[in-house]
Amino acid sequence: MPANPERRQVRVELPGRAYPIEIGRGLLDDGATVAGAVPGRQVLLVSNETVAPHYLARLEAALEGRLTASVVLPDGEAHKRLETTMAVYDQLIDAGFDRGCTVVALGGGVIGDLAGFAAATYQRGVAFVQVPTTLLAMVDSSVGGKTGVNHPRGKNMIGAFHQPRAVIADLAVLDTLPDRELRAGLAEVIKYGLLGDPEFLAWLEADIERLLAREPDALAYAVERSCRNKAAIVVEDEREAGRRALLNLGHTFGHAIEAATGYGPWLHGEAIAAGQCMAAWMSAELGWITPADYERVAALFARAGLPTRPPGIGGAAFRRHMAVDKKARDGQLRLVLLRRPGEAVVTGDYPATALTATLAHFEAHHA
Ligand SMILES: NC(=O)c1ccc[n+]([C@@H]2O[C@H](COP(=O)([O-])OP(=O)(O)OC[C@H]3O[C@@H](n4cnc5c(N)ncnc54)[C@H](O)[C@@H]3O)[C@@H](O)[C@H]2O)c1
Ligand SMILES: O=C(O)C(=O)C[C@@H](O)[C@H](O)[C@H](O)COP(=O)(O)O
Ligand SMILES: [Zn+2]
Repeated sequence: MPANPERRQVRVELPGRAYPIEIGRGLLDDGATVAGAVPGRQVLLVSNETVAPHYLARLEAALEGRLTASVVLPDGEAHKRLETTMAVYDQLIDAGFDRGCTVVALGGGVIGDLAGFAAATYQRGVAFVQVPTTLLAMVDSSVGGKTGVNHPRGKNMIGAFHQPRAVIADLAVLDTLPDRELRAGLAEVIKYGLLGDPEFLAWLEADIERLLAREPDALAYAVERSCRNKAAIVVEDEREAGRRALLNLGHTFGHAIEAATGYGPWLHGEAIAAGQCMAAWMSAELGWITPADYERVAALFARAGLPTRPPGIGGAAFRRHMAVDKKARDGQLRLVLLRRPGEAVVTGDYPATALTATLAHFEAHHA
């Protein structure tokens, strides 16, 4: 039996900026892995009030010998905003940190996106390392360099592409993650299966209960496979000129849910689970997939304990919030839809009636 059977590495092979995603249990206590991943002498650790009491001291210990400072932010999606980012700049300036410093995000996707944006913009860009502590952040937000914050009227409206130097995914930190947050992460895991990895989709259909039970080898496999899927897309299309938009499956609907409900009651993963079911329903309405395919998709999200229908915000609110989606061009919404479970396309080429029917259906059949 190897000492750390879950240990694995995925590389994001961007030319000139390649970086590793280190996956394994106990990595936070592995000083060599942490120290090797974090460049520079000055290091700012960014976390939140929930995660910091569990893990901040261990990260500081692993970085012994560096000049470290830290900032602990309030918890929650509602704080992923420019005003909160100011606290990170304040701490960087108070600590006297220069362009050679590194910002380390210790938390879920909210901390990763916000700290990454601060790193992208402080003195026009400093080094950044991701230490994701949610399943969602391990499989998605820590990889690929999308950083940013929300605007009250639109999700991730302010941001920058800024790749991390490394990602350290210590699976042991998932031991303290609440079940609801674990399930939210599964929404992005299932996304990879649906958008382009039918074999992984079949594995998820067979083994979703093992993930819900947090079986270590199942979790390690799902994190690795998700990161491999994401890394391949990011390397091909870093700035979302085309194919990367596939990673937005369910997000045009999901982001509308998050914005319309004020970034709080619905977790990102929950919103995009319902959003993926809406995209699947619309794909069936278009005749691209069968009604049985739609049922298959919805059944998997239901088994993962995720919503398959949106909240009752109404079609008009959906349209208002979807109008600011970043994939729109010249007023035309582009959506990610399914050709089959395991293959998605990005398209603006669908009859308007299909979207109208989808919004009407889910206005009548909401959560
Ligand atoms: N940049 C990207 O490519 C990308 C991809 C997907 C999602 N996102 C963004 O990520 C955000 C969602 O991320 P999330 O789901 O990680 O939410 P989150 O960051 O809000 O974390 C979820 C909750 O879990 C807590 N938590 C985190 N780690 C914990 C741990 N180990 N133990 C106990 N509690 C812990 C947090 O404090 C928080 O309350 C959204 O803002 C979404 O837009 C970004
Ligand atoms: O990395 C990507 O590209 C994604 O779209 C991943 C999404 O899961 C993530 O929610 C991302 O933040 C969405 O970005 P946005 O550009 O649609 O705001
Ligand atoms: Zn997402």
